[in-house]
Amino acid sequence: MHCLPTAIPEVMILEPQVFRDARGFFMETFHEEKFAALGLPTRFVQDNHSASRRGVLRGLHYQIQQAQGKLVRVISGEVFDVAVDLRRSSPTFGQWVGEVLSAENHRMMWIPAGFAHGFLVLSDWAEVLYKTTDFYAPQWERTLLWNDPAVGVRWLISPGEQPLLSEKDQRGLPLSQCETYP
Ligand SMILES: Cc1cn([C@H]2C[C@H](O)[C@@H](COP(=O)(O)OP(=O)(O)O[C@H]3O[C@@H](C)C(=O)[C@@H](O)[C@H]3O)O2)c(=O)[nH]c1=O
Repeated sequence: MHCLPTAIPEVMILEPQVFRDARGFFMETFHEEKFAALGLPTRFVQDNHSASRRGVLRGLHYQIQQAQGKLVRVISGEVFDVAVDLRRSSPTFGQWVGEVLSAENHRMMWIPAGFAHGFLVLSDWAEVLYKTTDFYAPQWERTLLWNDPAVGVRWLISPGEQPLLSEKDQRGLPLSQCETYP
């Protein structure tokens, strides 16, 4: 498992070693001892799987209590995966990182608790799997507005193109009105 830093030190890109042969490939996507050696959490309590069509944007989501660390990967298609730092005491508060995760590049993004998370689907269809360090708690769930200019995520979207959002995500709040972490 290679660990690549991002512009926000606590957010990491993980590249599993992929063993290819005539049958296809094999890779480890979670290994307790290797994760511990990399300083990553080893206790995950929920596995999630979502599928979305091209242009769908989910996010930017976070839970203000029961904050979830997320280990995200793509098993079909391609997404632009984004994390926004919502920790007020952090030198990178309000900053974002984005990375293309795809079934081809096998990359995973580790997003610690304290971040909002979302993704835009770049392929006709994409299936995203992610492990979380705490349970889904809808009463604590919040949505940071995907296109808040104060955050300025450069989504890989053509000018004039509108992503497909849930009603909840259309009602996301700008950072200035969001509850954030200490
Ligand atoms: C996230 C989640 C949703 N649900 C249900 C609630 C709802 O009826 C349905 C769809 O929920 P949502 O519209 O919130 O799904 P979605 O927009 O895919 O939400 C997810 O977005 C990505 C970006 C994340 O980071 C996740 O943590 C999660 O917030 O699934 C669960 O039962 N458990 C869960 O853990």
